Amino acid sequence: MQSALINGKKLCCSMLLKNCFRPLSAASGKLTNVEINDKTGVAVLTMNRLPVNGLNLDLLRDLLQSIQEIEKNKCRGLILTSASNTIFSAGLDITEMYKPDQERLKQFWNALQDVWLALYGSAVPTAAAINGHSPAGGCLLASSCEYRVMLPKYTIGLNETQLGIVAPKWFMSTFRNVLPRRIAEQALVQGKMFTSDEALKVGLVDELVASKEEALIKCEKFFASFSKTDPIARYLTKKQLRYNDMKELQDEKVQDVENFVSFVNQPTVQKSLGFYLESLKKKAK
Ligand SMILES: CCCCC/C=C\CCC/C=C/CC(=O)SCCNC(=O)CCNC(=O)[C@H](O)C(C)(C)COP(=O)(O)OP(=O)(O)OC[C@H]1O[C@@H](n2cnc3c(N)ncnc32)[C@H](O)[C@@H]1OP(=O)(O)O
Repeated sequence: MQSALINGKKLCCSMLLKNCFRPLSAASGKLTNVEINDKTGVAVLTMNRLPVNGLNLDLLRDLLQSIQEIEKNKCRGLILTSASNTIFSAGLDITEMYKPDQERLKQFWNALQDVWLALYGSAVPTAAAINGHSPAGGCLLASSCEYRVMLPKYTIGLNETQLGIVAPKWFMSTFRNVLPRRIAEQALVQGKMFTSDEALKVGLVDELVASKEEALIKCEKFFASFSKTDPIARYLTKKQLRYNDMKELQDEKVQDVENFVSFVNQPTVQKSLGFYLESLKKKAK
């Protein structure tokens, strides 16, 4: 009975996908794609830097432009997802941090700050359809949304300490906004990657579903739950709740870039990043 119901919705969704989605051309950069469902007003923002949606400067700039366009168009919701079938996002593109060009390194971190501020503080309701692995920066993006739906058998978490990296304060605040403090602290210090089941159990994600289509439907349902809520009151409430986290970064943006640049340039950090990149490449062979 339940699967018949789900199938019914699936059919509905693929019909919607075919008939109702139009691209938001201004927001569709090379590395992101935005489609708006004309019936519901919900925008699907798809990261499309394959194979792993590594967050490099170009993808971050496209993401920011897309989020801003979705806001300008007063969409009813923003669903963040991936064009890959197995990876939501591999997090920050480590090649941006390894033997970096110093000016680009600053722009890169600045772009990440801006994407986080835009997504975490978005006036449009946000949800993530996590259709693949979501380590580190990938987890940051998903956790910045208000609702998360994940597919089974993937992993998600802030694994920075496992890489010998310290997650910045605003990564940690984002996590703490989602998880009970003690669980957040344990996971952050361990650099824990949660399986989909574990993520559901601790509340890092809100629902598990079998397919991306179902994930999109669940995210749409989340937005529909606001149908009787005043949108301005909704946004102001969200803004108040997230105000301190955002203000902290806004006040320290320049210092935060400096901290990042100085941290990344340390010889020991460069060495670790080099080894890590090598290990990823070896694994791929
Ligand atoms: C006290 C003050 C402190 C201030 C500190 C300031 C800043 C420091 C904080 C910096 C924050 C960093 C957060 C991050 O996001 S770091 C990135 C963390 N990401 C990861 O650890 C993920 C690594 N990747 C994987 O685990 C896997 O690749 C996977 C995502 C699970 C996908 O696995 P699979 O499908 O098997 O694909 P491959 O592993 O074969 O990868 C394909 C291809 O992509 C390359 N690649 C993968 N991830 C990255 C990446 N993050 N960056 C760059 N490149 C990546 C991989 O090397 C393969 O490349 P080749 O095909 O060329 O071999």
